[in-house]
Amino acid sequence: MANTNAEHQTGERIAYLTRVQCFSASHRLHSLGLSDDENQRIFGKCNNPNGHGHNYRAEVTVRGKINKVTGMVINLTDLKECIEEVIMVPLDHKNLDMDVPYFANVVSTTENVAAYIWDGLVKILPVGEMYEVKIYETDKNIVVYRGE
Ligand SMILES: Nc1nc2c(c(=O)[nH]1)N=C([C@H](O)[C@H](O)COP(=O)(O)OP(=O)(O)OP(=O)(O)O)CN2
Ligand SMILES: [Zn+2]
Repeated sequence: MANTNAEHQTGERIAYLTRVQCFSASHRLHSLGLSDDENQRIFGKCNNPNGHGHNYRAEVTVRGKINKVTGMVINLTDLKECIEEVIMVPLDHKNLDMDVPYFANVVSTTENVAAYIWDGLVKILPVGEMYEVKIYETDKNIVVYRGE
């Protein structure tokens, strides 16, 4: 019978490695491109002027070859440092709209939070390794972003 083992065929294996990071932040959904009435109609309670908060959960997935010598796609110690720099330092215990310059004119939806984290990580991780950012804004509201 033919050997369908990936390593046998190509000499290498590809794996996906995910690191979970939780952070807390407040925000208000409000678009500078809309009137106050439109903001209220579209975003409803999430347009409350004084904001509201979430305990976000970020799942960062990298994809790559399992290094034959180290047995790793990426050293988790290095991935943790990248996540600290891109997620924890700028976002944790912050008001996204007021403390993070990126969100001064970008609505702080979960889609845009995921894109922000993607853009930050893709700059500092090895080329081609970033695979997916998944953000849980609540247990029920989840966004996946893959850089498309
Ligand atoms: N497309 C998006 N729509 C909405 C987003 C978003 O990020 N992307 N975000 C919000 C608000 O931030 C809001 O906080 C969501 O909270 P809520 O609806 O209260 O959360 P739940 O669904 O978990 O709560 P339920 O009370 O069970 O509905 C709104 N829209
Ligand atoms: Zn919210």
